[in-house]
Amino acid sequence: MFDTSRHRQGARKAADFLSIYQQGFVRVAACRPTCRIADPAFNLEATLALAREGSDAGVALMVFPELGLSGYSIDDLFLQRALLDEVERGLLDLVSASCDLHPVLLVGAPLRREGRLYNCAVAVHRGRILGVVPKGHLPNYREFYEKRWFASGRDVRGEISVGGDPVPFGMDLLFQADDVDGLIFHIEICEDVWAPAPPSDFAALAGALILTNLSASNIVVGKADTRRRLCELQSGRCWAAYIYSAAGYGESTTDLAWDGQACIYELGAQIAETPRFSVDSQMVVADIDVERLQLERMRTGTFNEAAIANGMPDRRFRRVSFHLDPPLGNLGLRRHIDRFPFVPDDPARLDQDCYEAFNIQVSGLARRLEATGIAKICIGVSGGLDSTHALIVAAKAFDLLGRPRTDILGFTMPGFATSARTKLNAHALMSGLGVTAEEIDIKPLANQMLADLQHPFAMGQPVYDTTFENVQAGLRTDLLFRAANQRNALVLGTGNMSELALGWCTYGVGDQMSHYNVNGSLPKTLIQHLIRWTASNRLFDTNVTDVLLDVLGTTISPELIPQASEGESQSTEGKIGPYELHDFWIYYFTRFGLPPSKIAFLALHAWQDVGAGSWPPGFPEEQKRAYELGAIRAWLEVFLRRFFANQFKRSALPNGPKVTTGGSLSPRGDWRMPSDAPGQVWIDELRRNVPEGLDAVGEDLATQASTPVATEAKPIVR
Ligand SMILES: Nc1ncnc2c1ncn2[C@@H]1O[C@H](COP(=O)(O)OP(=O)(O)OC[C@H]2O[C@@H]([n+]3cccc(C(=O)O)c3)[C@H](O)[C@@H]2O)[C@@H](O)[C@H]1O
Ligand SMILES: Nc1ncnc2c1ncn2[C@@H]1O[C@H](COP(=O)(O)OP(=O)(O)OP(=O)(O)O)[C@@H](O)[C@H]1O
Ligand SMILES: NC(=O)CC[C@H](N)C(=O)O
Repeated sequence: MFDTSRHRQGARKAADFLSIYQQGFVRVAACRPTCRIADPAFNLEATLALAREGSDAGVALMVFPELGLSGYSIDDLFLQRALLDEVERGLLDLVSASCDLHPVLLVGAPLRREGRLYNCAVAVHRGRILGVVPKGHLPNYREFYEKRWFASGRDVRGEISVGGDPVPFGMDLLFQADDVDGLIFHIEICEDVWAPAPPSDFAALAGALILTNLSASNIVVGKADTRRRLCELQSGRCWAAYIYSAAGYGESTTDLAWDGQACIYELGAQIAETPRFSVDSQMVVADIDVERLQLERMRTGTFNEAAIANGMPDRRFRRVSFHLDPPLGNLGLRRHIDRFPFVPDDPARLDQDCYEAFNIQVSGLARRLEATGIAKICIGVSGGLDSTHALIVAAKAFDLLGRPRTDILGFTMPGFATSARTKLNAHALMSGLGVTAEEIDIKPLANQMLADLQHPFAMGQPVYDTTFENVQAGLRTDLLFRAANQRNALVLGTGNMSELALGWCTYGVGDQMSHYNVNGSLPKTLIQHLIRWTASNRLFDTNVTDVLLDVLGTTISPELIPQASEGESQSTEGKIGPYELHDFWIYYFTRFGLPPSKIAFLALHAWQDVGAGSWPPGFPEEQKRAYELGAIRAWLEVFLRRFFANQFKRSALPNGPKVTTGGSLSPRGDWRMPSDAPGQVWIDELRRNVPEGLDAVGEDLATQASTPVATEAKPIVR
């Protein structure tokens, strides 16, 4: 029988899971309506048209330009009562119209108070003015004359009467929703952010997570980039989001021109920007991850230190509370999520990342060799990705130090499951690079050890258990360490960060250990791309490049268990899951501390549709895959189980350079965690909050998919 109450529960769980407001996001909009100077009625209509659109899209906070109701460039007309009365009427009409709208609207208007005129931002929500914030820094240089008309709001705090009702007035206001965690915003006006120590600095230290700026900024050549840099730095330095909207078409061109730039930043990265120089109204909508901002502030003690150094600014701010009552259910995700957090889609950025990653590895190893005075290295060369990459890093490190590559001692050590293809590639690579190549067959030693252990394999039984695997991995490591003693060499490690996260390596006497590991902070997906990058940038000659390309095409495999048929290899990903998902988890779990359900939500938006969004440049067509929620949930649980169970392997890591900000699992480089912690809290959170599938919602998620508004919001790297 169909169990309706269970079905209802399932539907509710799915709806909650898909809701951005349940997942710690706040949807915001930077709006630039077309305007007419000194025409409040027209400007009101243009503002309302966007406000309705934003409300329909589930937006919580909409930022409009400075002096948007009057127009910014009206000069001495600011001092005309007819105009000021009409602006106030328009504002009151906007307040009435806002009763039917979801979002808080931040609009610009000139307002009178005690014989002075202020350049104000008015926060309007659901038929109420929440507060009015005056501009502090009035530009009065070159093309700006604001002090001719306006008083500075710097030292004023109190109330202002709008339409006869008193509302909070001052630059000391913070606005906070009582029903959406993290929706705390601050308002500043244009020049405020161009000054040293902008008001938003202190608002952020007082707790504001979303900083807004209502602007009117005439365009001159080069200025758009300056504005971007200001927003980028302000959002990065304040651990905040920054929403900026500057007036555009319709402002007076008597002496100036206007491009209308509106953009949204988070943690030092742009997530959305409107087209500029448009004659039509423009608006961009994006989802701010306020939860990530809160976690980042917690993680970085500097934020709190700065608050103390500035006398705990929260004591100086007044908080205005409001009830948002956000729209729930599936609103999609208005934010670009890279499928590969360590391999960005943006070609220029990816190229820069690869250049840096490769050179960090090379210089790390070069310095260790120079510092120790040890002439040689020993490395196990399997013909797989990791040892290939470590070997080319070593070749470049020896080149950098002017040492002969023949001092790199490469050992290929076939075992019970080594394939002809990888062995051939191992030899081709070593000879192409001009390193010293040796081959040691480990099978006799392994047979002896298995016999001594009375392992069934030694009795002729096809038992391929962990002992069988680790005997081979261990003997290879043993041989490398003893060869290093014998030949004055360092053992170069090859194990990557993804394997360390999953515990997919043999502890101690095994590939987990080395004298120095250049790959330990590199996720598998980045190693794959780095090899692609070295091949396409021709860092080595054609022979080597051809081998690199062939290695890229080989199945990822430990080659420890013999396969039923010739030419097949034991697939790592078939057993432990796709590295492309595991690297996704590593990034959001270890770098940001997001809960599993939110990581699954992000993964769904990144991975559900092969055709959506972009892929890293050069990513092979045939390897493009999609994952549905069931697979995401299952592989995330595998990750959590393995991650917790294998911390002991990370606690005892050899030295090696930290390469990426989201990526070091060394207890010295970044990640500290007890080796005996249980992972049940995380597994329970995943099971409780992530539905097994999406049938229960009966909605087509694809129609609500993430809207790529810009490239991934890579945070400022700390
Ligand atoms: N918390 C803890 N603190 C201290 N010790 C702990 C421990 N948990 C388990 N142990 C001990 O650790 C041992 C298990 O660890 P370990 O010996 O490493 O063995 P284990 O993790 O069980 O197996 C290694 C796995 O890695 C795979 N591998 C190996 C080599 C290369 C590759 C590759 O593709 O790259 C893959 C291999 O296929 C195998 O599945 C047990 O003896 C257990 O008693
Ligand atoms: N046949 C082999 N000869 C020499 N060394 C080996 C051999 N097999 C494994 N090793 C060593 O053990 C390490 C771990 O093996 P593993 O299979 O994880 O790595 P890989 O073969 O380099 O890459 P991938 O896992 O991507 O196939 C290798 O990087 C290499 O140093
Ligand atoms: N409205 C303003 O405060 C403008 C001044 C600012 N420097 C700009 O051009 O963007």
